[in-house]
Amino acid sequence: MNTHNVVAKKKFGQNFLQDQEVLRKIVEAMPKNDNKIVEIGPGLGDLTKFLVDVKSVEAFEVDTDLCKLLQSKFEEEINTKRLHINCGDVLEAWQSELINEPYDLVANLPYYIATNIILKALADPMCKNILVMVQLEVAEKFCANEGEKVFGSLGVITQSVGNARIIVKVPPTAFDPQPKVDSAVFLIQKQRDRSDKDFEELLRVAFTQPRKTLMKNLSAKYEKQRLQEAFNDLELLSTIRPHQVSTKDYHQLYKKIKN
Ligand SMILES: C[S@@+](CC[C@H](N)C(=O)[O-])C[C@H]1O[C@@H](n2cnc3c(N)ncnc32)[C@H](O)[C@@H]1O
Repeated sequence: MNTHNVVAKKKFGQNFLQDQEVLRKIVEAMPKNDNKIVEIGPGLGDLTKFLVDVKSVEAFEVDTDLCKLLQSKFEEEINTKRLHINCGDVLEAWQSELINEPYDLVANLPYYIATNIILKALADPMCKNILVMVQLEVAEKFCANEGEKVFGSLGVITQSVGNARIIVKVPPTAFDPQPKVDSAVFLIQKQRDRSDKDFEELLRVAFTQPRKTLMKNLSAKYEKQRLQEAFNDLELLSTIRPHQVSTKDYHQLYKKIKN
């Protein structure tokens, strides 16, 4: 039970962020621009309170009990149009664009759908920056660089549209109730739009068995002869592992073998 006397619902991934220092760091890390803020899962509104002070906010909250609480807590901000709350599942509301104007996603995400939400935001041309709290392990995958063990398809997809960095690591004690895992806030600054399902399919195949060679993984789907030529052109060794290949080389490889 937290300060609002609300019992957290596990099925909605509710871990409310109580640490004021972390909240302050999230707000400080927000990119300076005129974009609207989208907050997914405002919960009890602790982060929302900071966000509406800086910008207007479009919020999406699935829990109808919390929607009611937020509507009364933020009556003034709602009346003055600094805050709009959409009550329902954000994934159902999300077509290719979540809202029809440029926005930055700022949120302490529900962990059970965090990766899915970030991938949708990366592919959404209206989303310009992503500043979110997720499980530390997930943040590290999105922020990884070539050569690091955790560099995989999430790292390649992120680097294909911009750059990512961890802002702050957050222990379970910052939340109520406390999650079982460490968390981290990280920022993705998008520099270009790029979304290609066939490229993502190549990455899926490339990282099927991360410990095996890239050649072995890709051979399961692509023609060996063409792969060999592409590897030679790019001067990639046939013994190279998927995490050792740069994002640029993945795109080159894709160009050479897609037809
Ligand atoms: C980790 S809590 C964060 C709450 C609050 N922002 C904070 O920092 O304390 C995740 C929030 O996302 C909401 N949520 C879970 N699934 C959702 C969905 N599919 N669509 C919209 N909100 C969702 C939960 O109800 C909860 O309020």
